[in-house]
Amino acid sequence: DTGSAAAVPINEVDIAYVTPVTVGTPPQTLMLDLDTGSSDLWVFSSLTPSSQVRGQEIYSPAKSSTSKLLSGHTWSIRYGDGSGSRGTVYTDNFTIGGLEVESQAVQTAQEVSSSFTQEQSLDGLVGLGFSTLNTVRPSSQLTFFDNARPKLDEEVFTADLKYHATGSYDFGFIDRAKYTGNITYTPVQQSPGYWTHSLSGYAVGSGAFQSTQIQGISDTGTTLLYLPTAIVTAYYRQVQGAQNSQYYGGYVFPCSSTLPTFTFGIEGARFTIPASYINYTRISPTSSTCYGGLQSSSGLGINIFGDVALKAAFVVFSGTNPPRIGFGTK
Ligand SMILES: CSC[C@H](NC(=O)[C@H](Cc1ccccc1)OC(=O)N1CCC(N)CC1)C(=O)N[C@@H](CC1CCCCC1)[C@@H](O)COc1ccncc1
Repeated sequence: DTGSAAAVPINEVDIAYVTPVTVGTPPQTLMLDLDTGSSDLWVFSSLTPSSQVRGQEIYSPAKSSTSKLLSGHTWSIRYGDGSGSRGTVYTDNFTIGGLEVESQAVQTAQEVSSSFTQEQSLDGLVGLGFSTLNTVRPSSQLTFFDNARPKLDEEVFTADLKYHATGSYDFGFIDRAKYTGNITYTPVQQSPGYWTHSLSGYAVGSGAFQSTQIQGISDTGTTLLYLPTAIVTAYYRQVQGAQNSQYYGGYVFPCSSTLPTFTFGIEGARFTIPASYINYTRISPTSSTCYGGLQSSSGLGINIFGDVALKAAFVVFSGTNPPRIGFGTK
């Protein structure tokens, strides 16, 4: 089997992408954020206090003839940006792009943090990290990809995220029409549960490529690209008026600045992020100061290859044994 679904930016600066999914019988449609940086599938639900729901679609297990309570099971998750949620667990039929998993663990939120309440176009997440990261207790649950694996034509899913446009996620096949040339693969170290791999180096603008191993995680649920401070300072040294602002919590620069491109390596292949992707957003609608899409990872303890980097390539997440990740030019 295979599946294919849209990845729709939720705002004008691609802060996140959501994908239509269906839960239950008859199908209830929700827009979820497919996130390779976590492994919980959770949704706004009929159990979420109405004071915490603001425009989101909800899943009501009571309205589904195939829902089953996973009694005694709970979950609680905290994300890198401090947001979080917690609740109980049902199993139910779950489909993405025509690919169905029966009795998928669907984690129903009983509490969500304010940043989720404020994000009305995001009805929850589909974790596509390794199932070892799943927070359901007493027994952890499998991700949609792990459940779908046995029926997939190929043990892969792919991300084709786009700049200010709708892209796609495919399951079970690699769509040759979505990239040119060959996919370059590199090994994934699946501990502690992220898609962890190395870049083979980087270049700022037309500068020389610096060959250096940079370990990090490819994370569709993270908006920006977070790299070591030395690389980030080398980048913004090329930007007139750039500064690392304590106030804004990162590098900002005059919106009129000319930004260099940023190139990263996967083994011998090279992928160039256009300057427009790195001119991420105005710090406020009327400001002439802009916030960078490349920021330092020093506060995170981990380098994160988020959407700013991933949308510059066609990415293959391969669940083969051993797992690997592939990048193609598009
Ligand atoms: C550097 S991990 C920060 C990262 N969260 C972001 O990237 C959020 C995404 C967001 C924010 C608001 C609305 C919609 C989306 O966006 C920003 O934080 N920013 C964008 C806007 C910009 N102005 C400021 C910075 C993050 O926790 N991702 C997790 C998934 C994410 C959680 C929030 C909702 C959307 C999905 C996940 O993959 C990684 O979990 C961890 C990573 C490392 N250890 C622990 C957890």
